[in-house]
Formats: sequence, C-alpha cells, structure tokens
Amino acid sequence: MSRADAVPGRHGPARGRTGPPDEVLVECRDAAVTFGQGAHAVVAVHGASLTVRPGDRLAIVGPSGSGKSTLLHLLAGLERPTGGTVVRPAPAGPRDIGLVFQSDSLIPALDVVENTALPLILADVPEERARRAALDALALVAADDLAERLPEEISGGQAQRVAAARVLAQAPRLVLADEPTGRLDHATGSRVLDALLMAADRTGAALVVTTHDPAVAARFGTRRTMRDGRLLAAEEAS
Ligand SMILES: Nc1ncnc2c1ncn2[C@@H]1O[C@H](COP(=O)(O)OP(=O)(O)OP(=O)(O)O)[C@@H](O)[C@H]1O
Repeated sequence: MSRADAVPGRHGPARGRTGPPDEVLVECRDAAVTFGQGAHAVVAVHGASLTVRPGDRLAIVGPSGSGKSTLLHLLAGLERPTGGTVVRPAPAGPRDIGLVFQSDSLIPALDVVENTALPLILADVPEERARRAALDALALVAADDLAERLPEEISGGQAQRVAAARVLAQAPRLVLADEPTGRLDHATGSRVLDALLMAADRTGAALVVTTHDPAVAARFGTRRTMRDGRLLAAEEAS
C-alpha cells in the first residue's frame, strides 16, 4: 500500500506528539467484518485496506448502511476483523485514540466539564490542569456555558459538541469521529469541524471522520467512499 491512502492536511505544519515521517498509527490489511452467520450473515466491510499516519485528514463517505461506522470501529479497535488484519504498530495508550461517536457516550453522573476532563484524569493529569484544559476545549466548540450541566440537561446536538470537546482536551494522536456533525445545524457543525481540524493541526494528530455530508467531506485532504461494504479507491483533494 503506497504512502497516503490518506494524505496530510492542508492546514499548516503539524506540531506536538509527532513521530517519524513514515510512522503508521493503524493499518487495515484486507480487513473484513461479517455480522451473524449463515443465511443471516451481513458483510458490513469487505476486505478494506487503509493506512492512517500522523497528520492524515481522511473522510469516509457513503450512504447509510454502507459500512462506514464498522470501518471506523475497526480502526478504533472496537471491532475485531473477521477476515484480514488490523495492525497497530505502536501499542495504543489511554490518550492515543480519541473517539467521537454517534451514540451519547457521556457519563450521566458527571457534569459536562467533568465528562470533558475525564480522559485526562484517567491519564493521571492533575485535576486542576485537566479542568482548565476541559474548559478551553469546551470554549472551542462554544459549549463552555454548559460546563456545570448534567448530560440529561443538554440536547443531543450539545452532547455531540461535548464529545468533540472531550477529544480536543485529550489531544490524542488519532481522532476517530463518526458523523461528528450529524445532529448539528450547519453553523454549529462547521464550528465543531473547525475545532477538530484545528486541534488536529495543533497536535499533529490524524483525523478520520465518517460523513454523509459532501460539505464536510470537502474539508478533508482525502476522501474514501464506502459502497455496500466496499472501500473504493482514494480521491485526493486538488
Ligand atoms: N452489530 C451488528 N450486527 C448486525 N449487523 C450490523 C451490526 N452493525 C452494523 N450492522 C450492519 O452492517 C452494515 C453496515 O453498518 P454500518 O453501521 O457500518 O453502516 P454506516 O455506513 O455507518 O451507516 P450509517 O451512516 O447509517 O451509520 C449495515 O447493513 C448494518 O445493518
């Protein structure tokens, strides 16, 4: 597989926790996922090959049910391939992969700022520093006014912004976002996307999103289309 199924972003030089230029964060080699068995088997992903390196900006596009989320779950290590392999050359530590998923993943008993700071606290960042980083990240997605609220007191779209802020605060090397703007109006969606792209530029992270939205995909250096579980060839931005 050649360099850059996903190419580096166009948003300036990467800084932060960068590694060697050819470093691979995660690679799918002919990776497949079949759910169920026999007559009920659904092949969600057919033999996908994809390499993600620091600084990559990749949008996986395609219609509902085409396998985008399943591919993202493979990259995240949340789904095991039923065929082929997914290789992660360096073992992923607690702060190495940041996930922004469709389903609400906030902890009900923690308020918004505590939820946002949680990955840092789990990685032993001192509480006050973690809280400040969380508030900064919430401000980036215009959610700092929600800081003291519980998840049940915010809307689904606001929860999506908080999930994005949590990843921004964590500053992981690989950010995987499943339809990060799916439930947001255009202006708020743009703001979340700006924040994710800016944070990834700042830290040198790779950013991989799934999306239905061509306007979102257009902001990414590389677009890969999923169709009926098949990952089509790269279409690189000019
Ligand atoms: N846990 C599961 N068990 C059985 N089938 C599943 C499971 N998860 C996904 N599928 C099926 O696999 C296929 C791909 O689903 P996937 O969620 O990856 O698509 P998607 O492109 O992300 O869709 P959407 O844009 O609607 O989120 C679909 O046919 C779906 O019904």
